[in-house]
Amino acid sequence: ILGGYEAKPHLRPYMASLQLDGQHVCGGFLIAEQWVLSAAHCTEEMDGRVFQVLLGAHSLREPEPHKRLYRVRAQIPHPGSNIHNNKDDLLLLQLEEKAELNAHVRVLPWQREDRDVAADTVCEVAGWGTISHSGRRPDKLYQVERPVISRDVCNHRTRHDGTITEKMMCTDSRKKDTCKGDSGGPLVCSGVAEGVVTAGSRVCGNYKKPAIYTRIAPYAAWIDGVMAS
Ligand SMILES: NCc1cccc(NC(=O)c2cccc3[nH]c(C(N)=O)cc23)c1
Repeated sequence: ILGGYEAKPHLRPYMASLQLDGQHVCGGFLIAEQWVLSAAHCTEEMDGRVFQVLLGAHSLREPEPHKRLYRVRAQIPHPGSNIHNNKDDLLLLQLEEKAELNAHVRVLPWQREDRDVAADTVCEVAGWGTISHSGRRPDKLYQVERPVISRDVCNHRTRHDGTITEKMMCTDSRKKDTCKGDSGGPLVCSGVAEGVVTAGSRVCGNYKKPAIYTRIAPYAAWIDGVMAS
């Protein structure tokens, strides 16, 4: 998260850190007791390893009472996701067991109505992604508020030039933005997850490359289907 600030501990008890060999790789969030939603691109550098999912954390390193690392039983990328574009950039992770829910570990409601969030709506995004252009990685969860920008503005020739589909949304990226390691985290508008952070053009903090999110509502049937299987 660039241009943000340290989150209040455990006010986002749905946040997950997807880890490989004890290292934070991507964000994610709890959508059901045994299911975490993240981004398919996060699986690109796994070389056959599987994620572990850290829940209940504020600090990645320090011992905390409700912090717990869960093994992953299954990792299911959306069938339409691929490494060449941002389409269908969603990943469902089934935990080995149901997460123990408490004040620090909670499910986040997600949007099922397929309607665009109005431009200028201020939403919030959190993550353990890099907090400086030099790539400094935080130990604590950071967050930032960002206004939604319309698809037309985001698709302008000088921005993402027509690549933003109706299953994506954008927020302004001037100074305050998502960055490396924030992928997979939720864009939360009025307490509901509307989008999932995708790396897009990988650029951070440049107003000419707004942040891109996969909208969740268009994928409700897929998510329900996988969780029911
Ligand atoms: N503001 C939009 C946004 C949202 C989330 C992530 C990112 N930026 C990256 O993820 C990124 C950035 C730089 C080098 C990188 N190398 C790799 C990689 N997987 O090798 C990713 C990156 C950007």
